Amino acid sequence: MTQSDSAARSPIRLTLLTGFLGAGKTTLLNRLIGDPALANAAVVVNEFGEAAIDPLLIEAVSSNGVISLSNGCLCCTVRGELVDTLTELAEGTSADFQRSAPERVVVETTGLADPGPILAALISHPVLSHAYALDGVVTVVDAANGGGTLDEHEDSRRQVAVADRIVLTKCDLASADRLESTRRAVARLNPLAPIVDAAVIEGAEGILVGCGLSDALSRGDGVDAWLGEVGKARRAASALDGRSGKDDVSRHHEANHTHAGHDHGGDHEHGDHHHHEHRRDGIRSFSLETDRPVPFDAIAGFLEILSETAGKRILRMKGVVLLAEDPGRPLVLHGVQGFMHPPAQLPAWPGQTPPKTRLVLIGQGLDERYARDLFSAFTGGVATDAADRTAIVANPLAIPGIRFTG
Ligand SMILES: Nc1nc2c(ncn2[C@@H]2O[C@H](COP(=O)(O)OP(=O)(O)OP(=O)(O)O)[C@@H](O)[C@H]2O)c(=O)[nH]1
Repeated sequence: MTQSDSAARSPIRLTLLTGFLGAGKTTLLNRLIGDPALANAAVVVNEFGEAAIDPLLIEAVSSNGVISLSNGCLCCTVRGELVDTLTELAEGTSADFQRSAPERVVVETTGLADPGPILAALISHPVLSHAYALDGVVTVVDAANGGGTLDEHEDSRRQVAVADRIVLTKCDLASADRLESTRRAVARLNPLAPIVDAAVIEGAEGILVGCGLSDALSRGDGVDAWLGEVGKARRAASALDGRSGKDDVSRHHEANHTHAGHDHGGDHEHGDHHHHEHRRDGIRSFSLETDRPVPFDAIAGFLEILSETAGKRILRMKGVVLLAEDPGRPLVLHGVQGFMHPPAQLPAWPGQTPPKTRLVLIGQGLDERYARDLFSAFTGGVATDAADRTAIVANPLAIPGIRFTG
């Protein structure tokens, strides 16, 4: 199919699913992905960090095409991988989506993505703006943490401000007061978007489908404020270096971020371990891996101590664990801002060979060396029975300030 063929067809509806780290984006997508309204949808997932966990979780429940953009942050790769991926999908040439072009695409952003530049790129790109029609921006807000997250993280405020729909998750974990204050904070930022409790959502219609971004675009304040800001940055960057257009949207963004990870060229500095830092916030991510099957007690001990000593600095922790006791069924871990969700197990390892333990930590002011040493101490052959606990405490590499109790 040629570019003009794809432009002649009706545009592919695109939904941007955003929300802060751990708010519940993947959970919502997993619940809705089987809806007939999403039958011919492709899902594009971008994660902040090296180990792409979300595609595994979505693939486990869906036969839709799931495309993982793992080489960087969506807000930074907006003119690169995302544009290429969406172009291939529109032209029916995507190796990841075999059923010609999809009718719709859901893009799940990282929890740290500012949707403004993504929307700007989709709206202004010469091919994408014809091939795609933006259906909606759906922003997931964690009701248990929402107000605090919105106070502390500008990107989360931007995500709410540009939303066509706000989905409040974890209402079951929030007190009535907390729920009410989150609703008020959300409504202050975006008085127009309907706020829906995730627990009452029954289907994709009206949530991931038919949100009417065109309405949002025409309403003025929300989206236009962000696009105006992007436009200002573009003009300022153009004035500085004589470049213009979308490149400068991305350059502006890169000025606010540093990255180090896989060496895939481009503007970023890269090394063996993936480090991805949003300099503005001191937020960085890294992953911890081991091929060795890990006893449940060891991973539990690691998480217990990590959350005791650094819980407040962990914005997000998630991963899959190759359990020594049950190596065929990965243990899925989620932690958000010091809060660990009860672990769950998948029935099998979807598409990952050979299976191994991979944890992604996203933290603010989190000491990576400390976390790596702690992880090695628990998973690198040091067991967690009483005698070995003494060995860990006595180990000069181990962890200043750690005291075992009991
Ligand atoms: N109790 C409760 N837990 C929820 C709800 N929604 C999501 N969770 C849990 O919150 C954790 C994080 O959910 P995810 O769907 O992975 O969040 P996410 O926004 O995709 O996370 P990132 O991709 O890291 O940004 C998981 O343990 C979910 O089971 C909810 O409504 N209630």
